[in-house]
Amino acid sequence: MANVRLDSIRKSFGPVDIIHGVSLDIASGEFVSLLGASGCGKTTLLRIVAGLESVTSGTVEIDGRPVTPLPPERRDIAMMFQSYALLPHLTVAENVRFPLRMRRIGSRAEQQEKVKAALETVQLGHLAERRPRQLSGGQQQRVALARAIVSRPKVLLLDEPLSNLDARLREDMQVELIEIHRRLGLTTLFVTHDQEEALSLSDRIILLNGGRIEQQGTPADIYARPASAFASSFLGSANLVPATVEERGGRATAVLADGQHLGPLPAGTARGPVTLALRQEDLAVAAGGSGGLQVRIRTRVYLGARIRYIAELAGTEIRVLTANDTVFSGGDAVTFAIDPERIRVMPR
Ligand SMILES: Nc1ncnc2c1ncn2[C@@H]1O[C@H](COP(=O)(O)OP(=O)(O)OP(=O)(O)O)[C@@H](O)[C@H]1O
Repeated sequence: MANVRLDSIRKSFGPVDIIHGVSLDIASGEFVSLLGASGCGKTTLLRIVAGLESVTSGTVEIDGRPVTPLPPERRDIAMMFQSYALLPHLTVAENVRFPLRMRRIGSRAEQQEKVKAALETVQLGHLAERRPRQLSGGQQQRVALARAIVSRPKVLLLDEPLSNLDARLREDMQVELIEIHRRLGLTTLFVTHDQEEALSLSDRIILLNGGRIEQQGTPADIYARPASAFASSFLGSANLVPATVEERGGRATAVLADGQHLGPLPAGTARGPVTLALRQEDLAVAAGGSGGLQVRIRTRVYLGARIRYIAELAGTEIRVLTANDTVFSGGDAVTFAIDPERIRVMPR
């Protein structure tokens, strides 16, 4: 186990700046996710930690040791990618043993012990003699994970390792990753564009936007208190609705473009033009149809356990997530209520 420190990392590809001075500390044993949209630089940062990519400026330290110019094999890290490329002519056990052989770690008997332990960790001990093509996609993914952890690296780097799996397998592997991380306590840096995956797996989330850190914090923190309109819309898929905060009866009230108002907002909310972040799951059908926001339904999307409505609120398209027993259809006017405490108000 080791801590990882990035200090003022910048990276350009030719004339294009991709990473604009990223500094971050990952504690020993911590599970940290780099979360962000496609192209924001997640993979580039991970490859910089791995030593697969050089930096334009800045430093990387692993366990207090500067490693910036060192090649990957001298960093004591292991990496697992979305495409996990097992060697087809080797058995599962031989695939997992491969990095130990390449790096001449231990005797043959010691290597076999380690392989056995790694395969048991991912619950594949019984398939050690199979070839990769005789395994399902999920099993192959686990072999790749066993191969990544077999040498007990100081740092484990995972680049969207679950994105090739179907939804059900993906959930199983998420649980497995959490348990393996708890058992081995490996310092882990995990790249994903999937907010739910980041929220469920991480001790801490680093939200990246255009090669910069937008916000970082625990999942609960970052979900409950997104610091910007970008963070709000990325985490929890909030609706962003323009409004103006005015004084009404001595209280801060948000007035929407069509004159509807919401409030009172918490005391201390700044007056003036704002963006309101209203989470899809925080809008509830108002009992008796009064005292809420008038919304015009456009489309109903059945999701099984829930229903998503695409709707219009004061000229802005919004999404609302309800239980699966609502029955609105296109054109309906519906009143939704929201707890003012759950509204994020951001100056515009
Ligand atoms: N070797 C390279 N040469 C030139 N540009 C590159 C290179 N590698 C990455 N880029 C560019 O850097 C930017 C960031 O890429 P990166 O792969 O880090 O993003 P990402 O956040 O991981 O996205 P994704 O989720 O799509 O993989 C992109 O605009 C990409 O086109």
